[in-house]
Amino acid sequence: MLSRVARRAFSSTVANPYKVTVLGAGGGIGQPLSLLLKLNHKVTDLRLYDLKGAKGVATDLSHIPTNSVVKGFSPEEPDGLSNALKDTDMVLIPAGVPRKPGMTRDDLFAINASIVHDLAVAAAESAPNAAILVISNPVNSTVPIVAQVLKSKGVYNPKKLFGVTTLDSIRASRFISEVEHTDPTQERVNVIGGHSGITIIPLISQTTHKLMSDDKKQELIHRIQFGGDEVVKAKNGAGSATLSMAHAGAKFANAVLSGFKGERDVIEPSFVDSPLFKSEGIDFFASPVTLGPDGIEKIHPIGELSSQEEEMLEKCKETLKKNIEKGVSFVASK
Ligand SMILES: NC(=O)C1=CN([C@@H]2O[C@H](COP(=O)(O)OP(=O)(O)OC[C@H]3O[C@@H](n4cnc5c(N)ncnc54)[C@H](O)[C@@H]3O)[C@@H](O)[C@H]2O)C=CC1
Ligand SMILES: O=C([O-])CC(=O)C(=O)O
Repeated sequence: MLSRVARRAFSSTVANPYKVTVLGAGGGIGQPLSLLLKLNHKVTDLRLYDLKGAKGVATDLSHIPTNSVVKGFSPEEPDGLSNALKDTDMVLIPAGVPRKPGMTRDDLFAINASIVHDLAVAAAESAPNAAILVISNPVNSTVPIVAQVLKSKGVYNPKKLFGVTTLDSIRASRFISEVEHTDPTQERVNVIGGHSGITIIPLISQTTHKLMSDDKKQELIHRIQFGGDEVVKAKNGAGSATLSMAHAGAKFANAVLSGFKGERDVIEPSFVDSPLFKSEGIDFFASPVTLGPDGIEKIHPIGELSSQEEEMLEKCKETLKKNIEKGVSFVASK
């Protein structure tokens, strides 16, 4: 006879049988992200892959008494990457180099485009039905790279490809609460556009703080857009946001799994293949999406914008278009 606790654990295993793979699991984001996924009861099979260190991280996490089995994979073993990916439900990609002071996210393209491209090829071959969550920068270009790879392999499902922009939203909640002296856990700010500088558009006019003074608002918007720089500067050459990003990545991954499970009204922002500005040649755009059993169920419209936000949107679109084209051309040139 099973105890009540054992019964609960068993039933949660059976009800939530999700396999999740982290590519880049040995890195600054990968390690805490893997820890948070180990603590997520929706995950039963956690596979960690990295060029180095994934086996150690997996063994370490495997001692935590949650329901998931954790396994590490390395490129040294035959089929390490494909075994990490085989039939997985979700792939998170934080593999790649982070910024150093003075660099833009676009400066990372030269190295990260190839890394993300090759991992996307492997995911297309070994996990064609998985949701793919791209963390590696520059997200505005790496997401289109993954889309092009999946298209070339005939397995592209736009409902299951996500650029993770959750960090922009959580920063917005935190920073607005610091200005307005409110509870950050209760703040919701829609952040739309992309994931770099001026492509990040926090819609303050849609919050309850729309009457904030112009100076205060300007400062707040700038801080949200360039929050990443704050961390890069403070880490002084040792990388960019890892812990807040791990939290953001785990939050978004949990939302996708909640959608898979059939939970209702699961809404998170993400940079996705979006109809919102396709007529203007912009195929990807971040806005809130409802997540469901098949991935994206609904892409929400951006709602009403202030005239200042309209101006920001126009500037965002110019940059975003170039960033997306860069990713698409990269795959075409391969
Ligand atoms: N989307 C977002 O909001 C954010 C994105 N990032 C981005 O995430 C990426 C990772 O950042 P960190 O974890 O701080 O870097 P890191 O350098 O600490 O870790 C990256 C890991 O990727 C691994 N890696 C490199 N090539 C690989 C490959 N081909 N296959 C498997 N693993 C590979 C490395 O061995 C390393 O362990 C960067 O591109 C960074 O800009 C960072 C913060 C926020
Ligand atoms: O700033 C960076 O390079 C890392 C990142 O994307 C962020 O912290 O938002």
